[in-house]
Amino acid sequence: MALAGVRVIELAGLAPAPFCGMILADFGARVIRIDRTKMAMTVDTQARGKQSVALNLKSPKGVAVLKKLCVQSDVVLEPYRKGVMEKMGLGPDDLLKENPRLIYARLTGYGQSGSYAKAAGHDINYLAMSGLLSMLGRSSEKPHAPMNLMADFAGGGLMCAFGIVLALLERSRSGQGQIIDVSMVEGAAYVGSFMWKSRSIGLWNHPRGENLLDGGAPFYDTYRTSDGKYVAVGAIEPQFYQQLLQGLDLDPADLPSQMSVSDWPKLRHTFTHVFATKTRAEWGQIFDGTDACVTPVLSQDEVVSHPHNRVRGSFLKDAQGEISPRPAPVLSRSPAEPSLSRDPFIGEHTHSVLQEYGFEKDQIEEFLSVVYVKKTRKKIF
Ligand SMILES: C[C@H](CCC[C@H](C)C(=O)SCCNC(=O)CCNC(=O)[C@H](O)C(C)(C)COP(=O)(O)OP(=O)(O)OC[C@H]1O[C@@H](n2cnc3c(N)ncnc32)[C@H](O)[C@@H]1OP(=O)(O)O)[C@H]1CC[C@H]2[C@@H]3[C@H](O)C[C@@H]4C[C@H](O)CC[C@]4(C)[C@H]3C[C@H](O)[C@]12C
Repeated sequence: MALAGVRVIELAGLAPAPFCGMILADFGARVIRIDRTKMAMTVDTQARGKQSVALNLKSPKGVAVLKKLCVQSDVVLEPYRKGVMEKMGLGPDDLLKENPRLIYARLTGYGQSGSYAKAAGHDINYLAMSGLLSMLGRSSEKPHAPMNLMADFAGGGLMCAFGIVLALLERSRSGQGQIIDVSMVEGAAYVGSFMWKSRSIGLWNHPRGENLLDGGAPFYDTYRTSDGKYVAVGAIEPQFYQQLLQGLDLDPADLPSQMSVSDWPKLRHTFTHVFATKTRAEWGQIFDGTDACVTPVLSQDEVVSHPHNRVRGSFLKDAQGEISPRPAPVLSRSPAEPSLSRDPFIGEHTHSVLQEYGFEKDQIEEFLSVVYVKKTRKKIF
């Protein structure tokens, strides 16, 4: 796999860093997650392929062990507030001094500088600061965050994984490691560059929810079908829009022009009425195989069995029977091979990892006082 041989120390975080660690593990890196010794249960639901070492970083010995693991690794991935690692003597200056090849990834909400750098926050806060949240939501409604997708994952974990791969590639030429400062505000905004770069063509001139791609256009929206399900319509180009009208059995001569913005509410009313006359499956029989850009809105449970996704194997089932997306993208010669085994228990690999990293038996025994908790995840809510 592309990242085979890369050794990563992931300090246990909430969601973005665990996602980054999972991506690296899926593509072959050896990811060792450093857990707290007092955690009964991990919140890392993205732990496939990782190992877990439990260390008390409030103890100097625990810090010393972590330092030795870090300086013998390629990547350190830390998800803490600015300054926490420095407080433990594990900041970039400390670790890069001992291992100049180390790639030190710092995944935070606001980055390592700026007045918010030490402030707590979560995805919605970072998305708000990125400028994108102000553009998300239905017309005349308040801004609405798309779950914690944009900052935690797109602009956070995935952006951090991208930065780590860039730094690994650069190190293959320079032999030098470096620090990666991942700000989820900036990562989310960067993912949304199109929203800034396309202002000049007027794509976002109207208020939230009234533009072509944010729910304003009736030919770029979702519609409820007679069985209470939904279809998604993305017929932007005129040639695809014509096929949409054909499938809906609507005569263009009876309708306003596609790009008549003032008529979009009327057009949406017509589409809403027509889509409500058939089931989602019936619309699928009409539109599948056409370029009308109409697709079923599939639930998390339906995606795995949809013929298109099934043929590609787009979703996998692990040894516990849990369905989740397969890694993306698919590399032709060195594809990801995600682990299908159960997630690690907290501290499960403390002994084997410390032994492998050259710790003496008595040192290891000391850290084995932590009996790892054989607990998988339980429902929180
Ligand atoms: C996980 C589910 C999804 C959450 C997603 C959410 C929407 C997000 O946006 S996550 C992104 C959060 N932001 C960042 O990651 C940016 C960078 N990080 C930070 O800014 C901060 O870490 C922080 C704000 C996130 C947290 O600050 P905090 O003060 O807690 O910590 P830090 O300042 O970073 O310092 C870390 C301290 O910890 C010490 N440490 C670290 N490792 C060790 C160790 N091995 N041993 C000892 N000590 C260690 C370190 O030294 C630092 O100490 P100091 O402070 O002294 O320096 C979650 C969605 C719902 C959640 C559940 C729900 O809330 C109910 C339960 C609540 C309960 O309290 C916890 C369990 C829950 C089930 C909870 C579980 C999950 O959180 C959820 C499922």
